[in-house]
Amino acid sequence: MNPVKIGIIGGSGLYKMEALEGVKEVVIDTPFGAPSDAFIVGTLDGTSVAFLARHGRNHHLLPAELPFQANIYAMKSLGVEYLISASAVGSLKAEVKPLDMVLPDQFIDRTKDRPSTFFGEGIVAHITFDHPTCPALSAVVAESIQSLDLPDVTLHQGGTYVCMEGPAFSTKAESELYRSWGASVIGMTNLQEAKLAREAEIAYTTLALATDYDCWHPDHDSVTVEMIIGNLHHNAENAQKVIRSAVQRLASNPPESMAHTALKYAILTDLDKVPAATKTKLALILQKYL
Ligand SMILES: CSC[C@H]1O[C@H](OP(=O)(O)O)[C@H](O)[C@@H]1O
Ligand SMILES: Nc1ncnc2[nH]cnc12
Repeated sequence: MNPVKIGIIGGSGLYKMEALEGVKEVVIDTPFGAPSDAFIVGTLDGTSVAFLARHGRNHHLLPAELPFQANIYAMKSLGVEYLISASAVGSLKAEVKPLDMVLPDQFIDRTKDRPSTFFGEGIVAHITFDHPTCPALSAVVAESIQSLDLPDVTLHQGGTYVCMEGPAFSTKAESELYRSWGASVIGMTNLQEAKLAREAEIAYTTLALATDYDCWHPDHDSVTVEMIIGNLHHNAENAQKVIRSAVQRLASNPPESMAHTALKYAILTDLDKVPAATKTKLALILQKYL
């Protein structure tokens, strides 16, 4: 199969890309286990893309059960260099209204002990993660949103995504705490993806789609799944339009990304001393450096 340079991870509500043509289901096994589901590989307006439903197409995986390493490794094995994640989020700011889109440029990690690195077992690497999403890829997605006429949608460029453990939603005290930290949105899935994508030298961005005001807003009911579902359908339609436009832009003008060289100065271990089994396991990620 020819390399597929653009990957899409669909979150809650986005289980398929309607406009994909010539689709093939590709089942991928990885040294980190099985991904969330089969990959759907096809073309969007002539450009090859790989789509993965983050929680599985029947939404059967909890946020803490997601096989983040396998998902990102499998994207890398397909040849993915640019990865767009679409995610449902709660809003932590009055100005971020349900149906709005946010392109977060920071994360706060409130998860508990989820695997979030490919390294270990005899090889140590520390990636730089000060800017956890790729600014160049985020800019392409921002241009795409701006080029579309999406009624009732305001784009918020930048903002902090709190990645909580879940699956229960936050307490009011937690929600207020995150607001006091200046965070914009809250979700349960994107932090590990962003870290692993950076380790795999894949440019990553999050298209965060607001569904609710979590539980802090005095004039809105506290978040429920029912409330979220009410906005998911609309958000999924908008997300597909944005992603389609972004794919066209990426295909015609792929931007340089700092993510593509993220490992250059990150690996501390002398590669000659890395155990053979670890080298084999990580060959896909290390290939440029071996
Ligand atoms: C459906 S409500 C909570 C659920 O939605 C978000 O998922 P995703 O990021 O995959 O869109 C959130 O992180 C929770 O997992
Ligand atoms: N309020 C919320 N908290 C965590 N994840 C969410 N996903 C959508 N809304 C959310």
